[in-house]
Amino acid sequence: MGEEAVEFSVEKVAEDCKQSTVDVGDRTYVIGRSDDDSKSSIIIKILEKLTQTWVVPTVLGTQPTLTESQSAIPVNDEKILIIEKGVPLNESIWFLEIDTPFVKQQRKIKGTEVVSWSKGVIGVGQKPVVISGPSGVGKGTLIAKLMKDYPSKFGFSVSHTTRSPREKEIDGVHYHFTERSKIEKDISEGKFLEFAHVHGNIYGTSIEAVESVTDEGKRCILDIDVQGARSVRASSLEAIFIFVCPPSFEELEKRLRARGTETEEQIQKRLRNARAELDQSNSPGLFDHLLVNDDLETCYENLKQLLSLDDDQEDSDDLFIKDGKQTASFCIVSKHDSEILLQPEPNEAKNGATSLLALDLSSLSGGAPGRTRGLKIRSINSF
Ligand SMILES: Nc1ncnc2c1ncn2[C@@H]1O[C@H](COP(=O)(O)OP(=O)(O)OP(=O)(O)O)[C@@H](O)[C@H]1O
Ligand SMILES: Nc1nc2c(ncn2[C@@H]2O[C@H](COP(=O)(O)O)[C@@H](O)[C@H]2O)c(=O)[nH]1
Repeated sequence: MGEEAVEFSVEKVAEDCKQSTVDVGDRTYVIGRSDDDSKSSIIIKILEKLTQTWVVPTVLGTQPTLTESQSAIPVNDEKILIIEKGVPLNESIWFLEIDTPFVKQQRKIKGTEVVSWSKGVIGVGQKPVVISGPSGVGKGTLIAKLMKDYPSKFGFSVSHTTRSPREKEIDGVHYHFTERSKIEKDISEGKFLEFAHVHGNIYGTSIEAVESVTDEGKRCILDIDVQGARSVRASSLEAIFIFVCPPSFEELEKRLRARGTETEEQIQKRLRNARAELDQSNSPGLFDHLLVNDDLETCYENLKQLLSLDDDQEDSDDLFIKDGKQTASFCIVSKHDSEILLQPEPNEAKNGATSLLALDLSSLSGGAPGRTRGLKIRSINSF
């Protein structure tokens, strides 16, 4: 995988796939469907125009579901917009990240050319909530209450871990229990938003874990340690960060022992780590809110109050969702400043879909790598 000079001509590429070619600076990106293997996939090739050499990049992220063809246009030096033909609009918008901060970082790590797929999502969704705190402080208990009381409002980011399941823990619900070699491979392929070595095991949040919750229209809750919170802070994901403190160290130890899920050795390790985590809770710019979990009901009420205080984005999507739910298939016509003009596919026009749409890219927001949120759509008069 990765960067390599490939001997083929533009003519050969054209034979191999139904492709779009997009010029960005000194490069031409060829994006198309390869039909030459049984598991046909989207191929990306880059022509360095100055040297006339081809590069096959490492492609990160989940690629679009294959359709017959696509239309593509550069958004800026960082991204190419791709609209897949033959699928409803809200399923069809994709970005190929060619020089975003994430791609630059991955290029450095891998030492090869890298591009990354990112699905376009209409609207912004509510900011995810990161909850950290020492083991045994009651994070899981608070989150379980929230999920039980507001099942349609909140969704839990199911982490991956290499630790063994506890009694009553269900794979895919509490964690994705996984092998070390598998998670290490997935991390190296850029599938994780963050990961950390915690109490002797690897824990990590996959991009998909967060984005699948947000895609359902729910607010995502992450239960992760302080190292993970730091990584998320440094990522493009805009979130709220809450640290849960125990009323005292003695009470923390009591709760951890009473839970009865760890050996004495593991409890000692968790308590040592707890001291370090408590020390870091005041790191400047890390946590937005500290909550003391003394009386559970009081702490839960405070948590609820905190979350509703940050509801400024609630319902802000509704303005744009209606047009995004168009079932017709569209293709790109042109670009004017930050707006891309889309028109229905010819056969859709025959079916009565005559409205042009303007896709506004001016307020694309964070989102983890894997999703580009903040797209706005408006109808333009019939032509
Ligand atoms: N306010 C509270 N008062 C007394 N006990 C509590 C309180 N909150 C939680 N507990 C109890 O403390 C124990 C630890 O809680 P919990 O498992 O939710 O902690 P946690 O922070 O999620 O731990 P970990 O990080 O190890 O997953 C549980 O037995 C829980 O019932
Ligand atoms: N950095 C991350 N930390 C995580 C993640 N999932 C859970 N955790 C933290 O690990 C400890 C221990 O959890 P336990 O279930 O073994 O008791 C706790 O502090 C969690 O917050 C993750 O994806 N990333």
